[in-house]
Amino acid sequence: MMHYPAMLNLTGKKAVVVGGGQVAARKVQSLLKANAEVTVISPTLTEPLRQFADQQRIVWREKPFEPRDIRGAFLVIAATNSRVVNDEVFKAANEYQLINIVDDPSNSNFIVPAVFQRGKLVMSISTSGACPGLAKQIKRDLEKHYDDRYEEYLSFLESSRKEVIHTMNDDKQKRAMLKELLHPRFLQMSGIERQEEFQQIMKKSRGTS
Ligand SMILES: C[C@@]1(CC(=O)O)c2cc3[nH]c(cc4nc(cc5[nH]c(cc(n2)[C@H]1CCC(=O)O)[C@@](C)(CC(=O)O)[C@@H]5CCC(=O)O)C(CC(=O)O)=C4CCC(=O)O)c(CCC(=O)O)c3CC(=O)O
Ligand SMILES: NC(=O)C1=CN([C@@H]2O[C@H](COP(=O)(O)OP(=O)(O)OC[C@H]3O[C@@H](n4cnc5c(N)ncnc54)[C@H](O)[C@@H]3O)[C@@H](O)[C@H]2O)C=CC1
Repeated sequence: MMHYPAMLNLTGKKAVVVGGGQVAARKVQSLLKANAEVTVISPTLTEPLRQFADQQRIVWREKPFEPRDIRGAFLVIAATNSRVVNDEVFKAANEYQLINIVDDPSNSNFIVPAVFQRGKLVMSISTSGACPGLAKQIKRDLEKHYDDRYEEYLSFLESSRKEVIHTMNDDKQKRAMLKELLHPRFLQMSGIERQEEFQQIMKKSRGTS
């Protein structure tokens, strides 16, 4: 069985994380990046979570878990250090909730991959739970290859792709131009050089139509 890879839009969605330790902090960080509305249920919080609570970026309910805590949540993560409590969270979830139990992949309906981002480029690596440490290691390797340049490069590709799609009529020419945009020379260039080269090839292509 392979999991179904997907990119969730969590903007404004209610996410509840049970537990306030290191693992919970990592999951909360990525939920906040995705604009989720995060509530943490835990008698204690580690430092990064405490800061999020102080800055009111999360709601902290300072108490042990009870089943009603996850009512109405779109996404639930059970991240306590107690198998018994994590299992209680699993049992309290309904079949429509997305649920991740950090120490029990077989009872989770989603698992979290290792992720890094370069602007709109998101790389996520999963071992389907077989060895999360390998996912992390591969992420580190890929981070070196897909370095900071990719943020601006992708932003250039996004805007020039739009220009091609909106200004060129001939389908064959459009496809050729979109293919040309992916030529590796564009990655190597500075922002100004990219623009000049792009305008030049657009002009040339229009001239041949
Ligand atoms: C199934 C899954 C469920 C889920 O959490 O979604 C899961 C489960 C478990 N992890 C365990 C251990 C470790 N997990 C990490 C690290 C990460 N774990 C992550 C995801 C996942 N972990 C999901 C599968 C992902 C996949 O393979 O695709 C990452 C990628 C993402 C994230 O957590 O954000 C993040 C790297 C983030 C990054 O840096 O990029 C490390 C290394 C470290 O911390 O440095 C260790 C110690 C080394 C080791 O044990 O291998 C244990 C045993 C716990 C125990 O000992 O009791 C279980 C339970 C079990 O295996 O049954
Ligand atoms: N999936 C993953 O990525 C990984 C999972 N793990 C698993 O995650 C578990 C948690 O790890 P850490 O965050 O390092 O533990 P931790 O000990 O730092 O934190 C545990 C947290 O759970 C809270 N907690 C305990 N009982 C609770 C209850 N009844 N209700 C609400 N909160 C409660 C504690 O107050 C504490 O904040 C580990 O026991 C391990 O099995 C460990 C490493 C990676």
